[in-house]
Amino acid sequence: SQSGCSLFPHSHYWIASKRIVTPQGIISGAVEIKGGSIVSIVKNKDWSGKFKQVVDYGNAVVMPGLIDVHAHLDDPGRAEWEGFPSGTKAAAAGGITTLIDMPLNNFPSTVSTETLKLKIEAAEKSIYVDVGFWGGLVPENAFNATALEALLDAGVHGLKSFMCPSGINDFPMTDARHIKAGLSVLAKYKRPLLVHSEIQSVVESHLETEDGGGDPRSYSTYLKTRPPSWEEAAVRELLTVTKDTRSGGPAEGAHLHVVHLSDASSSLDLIKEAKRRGDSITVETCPHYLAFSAEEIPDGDTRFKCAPPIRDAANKEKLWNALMEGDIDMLSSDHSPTVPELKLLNDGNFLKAWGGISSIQFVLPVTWSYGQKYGITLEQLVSWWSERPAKLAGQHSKVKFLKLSFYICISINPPSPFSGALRMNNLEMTTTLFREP
Ligand SMILES: NC(=O)N[C@H]1NC(=O)NC1=O
Ligand SMILES: [Zn+2]
Ligand SMILES: [Zn+2]
Repeated sequence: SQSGCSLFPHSHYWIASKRIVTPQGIISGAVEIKGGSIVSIVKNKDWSGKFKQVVDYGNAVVMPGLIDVHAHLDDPGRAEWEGFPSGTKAAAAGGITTLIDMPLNNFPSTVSTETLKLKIEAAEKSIYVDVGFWGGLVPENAFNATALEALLDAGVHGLKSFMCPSGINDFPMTDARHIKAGLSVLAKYKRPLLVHSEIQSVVESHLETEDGGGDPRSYSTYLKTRPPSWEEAAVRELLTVTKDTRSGGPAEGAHLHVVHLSDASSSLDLIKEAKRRGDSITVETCPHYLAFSAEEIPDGDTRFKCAPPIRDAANKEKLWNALMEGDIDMLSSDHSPTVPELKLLNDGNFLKAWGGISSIQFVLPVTWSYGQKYGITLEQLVSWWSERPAKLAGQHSKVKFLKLSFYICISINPPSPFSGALRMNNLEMTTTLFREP
């Protein structure tokens, strides 16, 4: 609902930089803004000196804003965990300009047109970036095509489901039958199903008891309760239905997106094979899996607890390689905060603490800083964090370059006077948002 640019009183102006990330590579030039919209990108030689109303960022990077397709803002119902005002301010501070909100952790969960309405009402009070919503696919609505269509007609970008207990009572898990039914409805709308892909195996489930088979303050105890085989089992099951999404298949048009992959071995191999066979499937991972490793997590530090868990350093290396190779399509935050008391920071009990990492403000500096070792480029950042997420969420107008509704500037030199700063490796980052109505 907010419009206009906060920086400049003019309706027609240029944002100049020596490094503007475009689909044609990095150029020196200026982005022309007119009436709140980006209308052209001009190269240096074509514009210098000609125009008066210029914000010159010098060597600072001008690039598309990040689109986070996986964040849990817990409003309404659990706004004390994270509300729209704080969550979207943190997103803006971190360079995220569009956030697609997950259907659970708020109460009631977003699984119907009625509950979506409550979500929208909560968001309307105060948001600082563009916000969209995923709807929940749960056993209660999975076989009710009319209800799912109503939810999709009401504007959710797609659906989300869990293949294991979600930790939220009114968001029960789905199995392959529910997912197959969901995909057949999504096919009509050409929208995706996002799946939390872990299946609790019976053999190992005894480990997730009170003592977890070891010291509950030790991260390795928790790690053993959710082995990679859980992810592998879920992906295997999913692939029995994603074949429907192939060209000519009964769910052609639908798409399946595996959220927050942690296992870079068998689970990823299965996804790669499915892609080769023509299934419509993509996969994301998150900065916490790329930055941390199990060996480094201190005893009792439940801030690191998430599901699937952060695995060992060798796995982390494989995740980076898969991202660089294009086998992992994109990144998301899986920002899933709660109140400090439920993180049990004093007890440090990994088995009982809330699983979820609070990270939305830091995903860009984390990706950039930890990616230095692998030589990541600004173009890759844009692909993982803006272009591919935009496609997944059906934000086609944000993919087309001239219509990108936000740009952010990362200042490499002394922080610009315009906004707050985050520290990245060797860089001082400031983000400034330019927004189109
Ligand atoms: N309910 C919820 O947010 N769960 C998330 N937390 C986490 O660590 N993994 C998830 O899927
Ligand atoms: Zn999840
Ligand atoms: Zn999540």
